[in-house]
Amino acid sequence: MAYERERQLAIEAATAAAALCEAVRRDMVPHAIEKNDKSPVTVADFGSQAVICRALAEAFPTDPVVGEEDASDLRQPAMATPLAQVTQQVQQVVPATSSEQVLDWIDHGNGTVGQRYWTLDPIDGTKGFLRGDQYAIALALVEAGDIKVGVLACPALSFDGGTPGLLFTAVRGEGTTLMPLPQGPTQPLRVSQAADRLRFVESVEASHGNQAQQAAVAQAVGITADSVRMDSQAKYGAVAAGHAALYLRLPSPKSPDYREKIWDHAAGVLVVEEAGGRVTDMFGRPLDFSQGDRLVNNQGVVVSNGTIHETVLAALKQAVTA
Ligand SMILES: Nc1ncnc2c1ncn2[C@@H]1O[C@H](COP(=O)(O)OS(=O)(=O)O)[C@@H](OP(=O)(O)O)[C@H]1O
Ligand SMILES: [Mg+2]
Ligand SMILES: [Mg+2]
Ligand SMILES: [Mg+2]
Repeated sequence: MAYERERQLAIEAATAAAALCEAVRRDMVPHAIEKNDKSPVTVADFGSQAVICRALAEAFPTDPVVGEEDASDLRQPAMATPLAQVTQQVQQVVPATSSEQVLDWIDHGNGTVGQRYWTLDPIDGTKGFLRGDQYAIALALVEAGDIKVGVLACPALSFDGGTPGLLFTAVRGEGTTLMPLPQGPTQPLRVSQAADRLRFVESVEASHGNQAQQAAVAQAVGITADSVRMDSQAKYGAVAAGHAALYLRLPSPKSPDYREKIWDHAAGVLVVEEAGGRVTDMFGRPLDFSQGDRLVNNQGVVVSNGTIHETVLAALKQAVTA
């Protein structure tokens, strides 16, 4: 199988990070640390990035990692308490680790986009994580702008009342699989074409999309049910598993020039594509992962079961020009 070492390593690292995140949520009631852009980060985001970057640095030392977080704030003297908490959490995975080592592992995620790189969102949906809702650990390998491996760990996700904790894995050309976390039987995953599964998913945070426009487009393609609102790339998982036919993320009127970050999408895109679905921007263009840490050549994201994609894009064109 192609990319077997990369796939295995990504699964192991994301599974360890998922356990760390769940331990933080269970044991210490995480609170938000505010970043410069006013968005939240927690002890678990830092711990997850440290654990995954350590694994990548050991197994693939020459591969750059483009991660969401960096350790510059944590290095400030005022952050001694959260740093000690992060170190304590990482020690559950890697015993006897020092705080210095943890900081260096986090900063291993300061790599830049090149011919081959990994991109990591240690907790996607931090607001969902803090609320007790959905979040995902998202890791992807990209070569020449093409996503080759994508792993999404969703510790709080379940379908049809199952036990929470699902891991999605995709390798380009080899399909998508679903596995319970932390381990269990693996099953192949396909998107659904069934008409009764015609649901759509969108973000919980209204400011991450355009909910009025999203509702209008969904209605135009015959989706009558209310949207399912879900944090993080778990939304890609819902489409890949056939629990939704569509995920819409249209530019928010509050931030029309926002360009999506690569780590918010790379793993999810491959998980959906390899399950038989389709992902483009709102104009039907493929997402371009070759330009840097943002999708500068794209606006909005449309994720579907494939069958309804062209109809959605046509409805979207109408909605935008109306
Ligand atoms: N204005 C705007 N538009 C679109 N996206 C934005 C915007 N601002 C932030 N972000 C990114 O949204 C990431 C979380 O997206 P979600 O779809 O999970 O949103 S939500 O959790 O339902 O609120 C979130 O990822 P995390 O920071 O990893 O949680 C952000 O990178
Ligand atoms: Mg964030
Ligand atoms: Mg994110
Ligand atoms: Mg994040």
